[in-house]
Amino acid sequence: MIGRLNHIAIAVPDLAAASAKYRNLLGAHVGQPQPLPEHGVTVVFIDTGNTKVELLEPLGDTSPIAAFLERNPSGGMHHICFEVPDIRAAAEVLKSGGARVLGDGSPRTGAHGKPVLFLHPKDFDGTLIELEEV
Ligand SMILES: C[C@@H](C(=O)O)C(=O)SCCNC(=O)CCNC(=O)[C@H](O)C(C)(C)COP(=O)(O)OP(=O)(O)OC[C@H]1O[C@@H](n2cnc3c(N)ncnc32)[C@H](O)[C@@H]1OP(=O)(O)O
Ligand SMILES: [Co+2]
Repeated sequence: MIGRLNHIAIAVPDLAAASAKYRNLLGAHVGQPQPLPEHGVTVVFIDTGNTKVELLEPLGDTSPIAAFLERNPSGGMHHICFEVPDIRAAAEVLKSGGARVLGDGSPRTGAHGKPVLFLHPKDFDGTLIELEEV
């Protein structure tokens, strides 16, 4: 079911500062900031060739990562995203296996314009998993 690792996401308190570190210290190719109000975050992607790093900071008052950053004020690993060929079929398999699909359970459009879903971190050993249909 899950395929390639599409991205590893790091929640950061200051996206511009984090982007500058990756660009200037790590010599990474950092993409342009993408405000995603429907997700409550602004993101940038760093393409490493074998996968991507998504840096994200809260956007708006109801960001789903606000509590995470309160718990981890200097930031931290936030989620990992796996690719799946059929996200609705994947969601059915996961739900029948007892995993919680977050939100209303329907896929939403993610940063790459593809359908995405999130699985509760408590069901996957303390790791928030995102699925992206590719
Ligand atoms: C743009 C898109 C894309 O790539 O295309 C994105 O990635 S958007 C990326 C931003 N969107 C999302 O993350 C959407 C999915 N996330 C959510 O719905 C939320 O963040 C939750 C996963 C429900 C957590 O929300 P919140 O922290 O407010 O809930 P909570 O305080 O009740 O936390 C419940 C328990 O989960 C833990 N917890 C929370 N976030 C966690 C994380 N990222 N990794 C591991 N554990 C986590 C808390 O420590 C707590 O554990 P204890 O009970 O032990 O204290
Ligand atoms: Co993501």
